[in-house]
Amino acid sequence: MEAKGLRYEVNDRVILDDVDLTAGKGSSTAIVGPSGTGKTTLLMCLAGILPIKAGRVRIAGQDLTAAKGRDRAGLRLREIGLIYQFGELLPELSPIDNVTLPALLAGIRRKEAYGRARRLLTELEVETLSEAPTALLSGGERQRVAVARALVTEPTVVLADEPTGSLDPASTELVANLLFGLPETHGCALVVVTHNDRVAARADSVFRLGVQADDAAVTS
Ligand SMILES: Nc1ncnc2c1ncn2[C@@H]1O[C@H](COP(=O)(O)OP(=O)(O)OP(=O)(O)O)[C@@H](O)[C@H]1O
Repeated sequence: MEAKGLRYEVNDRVILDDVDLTAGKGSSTAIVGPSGTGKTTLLMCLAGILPIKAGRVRIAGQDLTAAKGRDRAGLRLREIGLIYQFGELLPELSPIDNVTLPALLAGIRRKEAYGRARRLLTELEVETLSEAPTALLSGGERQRVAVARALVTEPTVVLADEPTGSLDPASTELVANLLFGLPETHGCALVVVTHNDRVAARADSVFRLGVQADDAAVTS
């Protein structure tokens, strides 16, 4: 994934200005910085969810910025795995259905989609036979389901927003081990927003957002 010259504004306020970020296959990058400096915004711009004012995002050789509507949604679905701070799973569905859903939406056949979901959940040590709703799982278990869901389409890049933000130290360690193992085990790039110094220290590179005198976010 390559982002160049990203600019994002909201209500005439510049949140991101001229941001460049490259995440290569098999690499991990941590995005850090004080609260409110635009880390989540940057992740959402990289995912093509928020509309940038200037710049380009390319992923797997394709121009995400130029793609519109369904093409952009399809590109995102196939190439990007998103993990949110609170998992953002569908609480009434079972873990296996939560994980299978994006694969079905991406056009993967039912048998293959369920097979992939079952393999991933087994790998992440989440019970796959239970039809119990995901809402009944612990925070750490839900986060592992969210990791499996992000991987089911075999994405080029995994974008994770504070994936350990709501976890205790033991679960943080477990989820961090999983995430930072992904570039090697699944051959993707990993980009993680985090406030946790120990988590950031595990990344191959750290991308820092900070506040300048003029209140615009910058990188260092
Ligand atoms: N839709 C919006 N309308 C107005 N302001 C917004 C909007 N989205 C983001 N912002 C502002 O942009 C700034 C960056 O927000 P963002 O959530 O990206 O920061 P962050 O670095 O991820 O913060 P945190 O570490 O607290 O999660 C904040 O000041 C926020 O209030």
